[in-house]
Amino acid sequence: MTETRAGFAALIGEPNAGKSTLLNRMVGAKVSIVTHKVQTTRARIRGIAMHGPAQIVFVDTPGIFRPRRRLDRSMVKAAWGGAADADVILLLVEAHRGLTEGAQAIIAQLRDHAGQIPVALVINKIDRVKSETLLALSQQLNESYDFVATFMVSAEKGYGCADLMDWLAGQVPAGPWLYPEDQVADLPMRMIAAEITREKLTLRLHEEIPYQLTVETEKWEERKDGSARVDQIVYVARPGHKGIVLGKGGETIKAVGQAARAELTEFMGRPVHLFLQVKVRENWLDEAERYSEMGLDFRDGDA
Ligand SMILES: Nc1nc2c(ncn2[C@@H]2O[C@H](COP(=O)(O)OP(=O)(O)OP(=O)(O)O)[C@@H](O)[C@H]2O)c(=O)[nH]1
Repeated sequence: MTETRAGFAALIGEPNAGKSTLLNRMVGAKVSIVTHKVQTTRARIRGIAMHGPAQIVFVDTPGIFRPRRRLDRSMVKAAWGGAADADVILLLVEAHRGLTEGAQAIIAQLRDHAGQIPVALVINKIDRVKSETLLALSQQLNESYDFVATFMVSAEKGYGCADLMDWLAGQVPAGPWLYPEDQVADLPMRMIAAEITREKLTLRLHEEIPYQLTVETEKWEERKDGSARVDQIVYVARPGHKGIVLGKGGETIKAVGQAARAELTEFMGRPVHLFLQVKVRENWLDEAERYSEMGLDFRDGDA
């Protein structure tokens, strides 16, 4: 019998680098939301990929940036917390943006946090650049940090992802699997459901508002007929935002609810009845409870 292997891989990169897309591609199930807006990933969502005898547990960390608010500081701390527990770290850089200031800042922080953990460079979105640009970028990045390996991928198109998986499977240590094979994500369903609704709100609302709201699943009720009733609250930070989220005659929230319900039903493979309520909670950005709902530690945000 082949020996099993298992371990953690942390994805680190600037917001929008494509971490969620890469995670979804490798895990093969939609566990982390993808939108065009930056900083959509708040919780430390894990996806699990099976690759031959190896099980790779991905930690999809929030984008790392310069923190200002308490929430931002919590996110940065959570990102590095995920990396420090990992067997391997993948640094994602966007091919068309190159060695940005943000990427340089992450590399500088890697020197302090990675310790003995091997870090591989993953240049993503190679579908957007020419090969000459790519080689020059790879060289430049490898001069700035001692990466154990370099991969050039397109998470969206799937290029290079199989090679990366082969490599990861060899990197995780020999040992028993950490999760049952058929389990794709250890993120509680309540949180996935909240993320799905937040994604739909993000797609419908513009500019600042998506960053100033949060969604929580209040109640999850299994029904005898196999369906589930899910009650969620959308917390907004300002009274003025409530009307915007509701829309004229409630049409925005209704459309959001319909889209979220359809996706949740597809994800679960059974009917879901979704009920949304919008509440103003001016201080939600500073409340500890809201943080644990997102899988973050409130204290990490202390300056
Ligand atoms: N052209 C191209 N676009 C990509 C690729 N991978 C991801 N994208 C796009 O880049 C955007 C950001 O991708 P995400 O996966 O949400 O990025 P992320 O790093 O998880 O972002 P945060 O959650 O904000 O940290 C989305 O619009 C993706 O469709 C790729 O290989 N090629």
